[in-house]
Amino acid sequence: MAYIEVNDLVKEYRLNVRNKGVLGSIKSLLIPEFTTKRAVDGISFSIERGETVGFIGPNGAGKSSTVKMLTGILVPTSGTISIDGLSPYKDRRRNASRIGVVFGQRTQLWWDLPVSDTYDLLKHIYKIPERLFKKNMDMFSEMLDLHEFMRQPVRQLSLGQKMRAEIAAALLHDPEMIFFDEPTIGLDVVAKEKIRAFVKQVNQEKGTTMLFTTHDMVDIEKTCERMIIIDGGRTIYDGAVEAMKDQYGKERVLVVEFAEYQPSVFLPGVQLMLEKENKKWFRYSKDAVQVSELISMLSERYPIVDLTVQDTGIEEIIRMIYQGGIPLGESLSGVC
Ligand SMILES: Nc1ncnc2c1ncn2[C@@H]1O[C@H](COP(=O)(O)OP(=O)(O)OP(=O)(O)O)[C@@H](O)[C@H]1O
Repeated sequence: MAYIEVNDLVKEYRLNVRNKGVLGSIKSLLIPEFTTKRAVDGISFSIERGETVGFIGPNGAGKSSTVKMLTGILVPTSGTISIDGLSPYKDRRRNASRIGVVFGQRTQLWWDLPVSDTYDLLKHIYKIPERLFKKNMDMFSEMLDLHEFMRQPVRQLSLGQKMRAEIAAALLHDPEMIFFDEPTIGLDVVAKEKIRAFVKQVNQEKGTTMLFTTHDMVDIEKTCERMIIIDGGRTIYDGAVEAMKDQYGKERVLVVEFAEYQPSVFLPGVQLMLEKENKKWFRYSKDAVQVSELISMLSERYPIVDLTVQDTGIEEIIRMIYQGGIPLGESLSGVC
């Protein structure tokens, strides 16, 4: 049995429908109407111990709802979750002692206390043995430069310092599993790199299982071996990050803005991915097609306003998937 097993997970929210205007509001109060929003629509996956998995999807895809169910904050409408044999919401206390959570937009640090006092409190809450506490404090202080701000109250820390303090706090009790929710949001490039390197080292040294929800694809590329992409509450890809890059890394995107709308443009060896008004996105393999030939063919046949060639880095690939430009089901082996 895998460390995490998620089967046919569903989360529905009951929404109160509010009518417009004063009369409408009174009516809503007297005769409440409800509608159901299915945020998670039958997701299944399993994660082995020590895996690093990116859990991504466009806004509103159902990521937070899924993570909240995995951490025991929300109860599923149906389906099952097992984390090392425990149900996160039924065995909430026992599960909480084995997991760590880092929210980029919220804090678990005591706002008015010095950072070191938060760690002392967590030591007591999690009953962390002195030796483990010292070992982890030494390791985290060295790698995250915690000594720079250990005695400062949390409210005085910069965003980058706070996130470093936050990650150390979440890992202090040596959790088996850690959930990162946008861990690098708002940070500069150097701070992001520091956190990614730290996370990777912790995974290698301690074998901590990690799940990331983030909109930063570099986070995924640098820290995760695997990614699960969800959209509309359903899984649309579950496979290796490298497989995704291998498949599309050789591909380029030619973006052409025509002077006027062109209903059909045929270019040999090139596939139309997207079109919006006068703009078209074409995909081609750089091994099979010479871009110089494409450009001369296009400029001979059509009046062109602008033209760019884009590499398909992971960021670009994911953007195209979200926009429906890459039909995953047809081309990727890891797809569900
Ligand atoms: N408490 C709630 N009550 C009603 N609807 C909700 C609730 N929480 C989330 N939703 C809805 O469920 C859907 C999925 O939301 P969720 O927050 O899980 O998505 P997400 O992938 O985390 O999005 P984002 O990337 O924007 O954070 C959205 O349509 C959202 O409006």
